[in-house]
Amino acid sequence: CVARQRQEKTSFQKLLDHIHRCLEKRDAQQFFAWPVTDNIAPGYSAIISHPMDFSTMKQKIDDDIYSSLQEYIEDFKLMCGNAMVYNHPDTIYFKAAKRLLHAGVKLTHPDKIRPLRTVLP
Ligand SMILES: COc1ccc(C(=O)NC2CCC2)cc1-c1cc(C(C)=O)n2cccnc12
Repeated sequence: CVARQRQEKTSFQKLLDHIHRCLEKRDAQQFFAWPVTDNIAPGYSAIISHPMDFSTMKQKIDDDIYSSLQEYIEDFKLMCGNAMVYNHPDTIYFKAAKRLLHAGVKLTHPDKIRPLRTVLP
């Protein structure tokens, strides 16, 4: 097989990496770090048709799958939304997802992103 060349990251990928690191920091308990499995969340795969988590999003950044910031934000909102569908509102996961979603929307507001586009190499 052809060894995968490690590509130099584009400035857009570096921007996404920066945003991703900021969002991951808001998930201190790492509830969103890895895919949710059926054994920790009974029936999860039957209820959530499009699972998403930070590790999958990171892989998509590294594989240069995202062609816009909007696409990345869509996956972030999907991840938070899934947690607010599967988990009851009075659970720690629903509450963590709601907090994370609000933090993410604020952090990815154009007024916050615009300055980054100039300073990130
Ligand atoms: C990668 O997912 C997880 C990883 C670790 C933990 C975890 O440490 N849970 C302990 C806190 C009380 C048990 C929970 C989760 C977890 C995330 C979720 C989400 C995001 O729905 N979840 C739902 C039901 C049960 N567990 C979880």
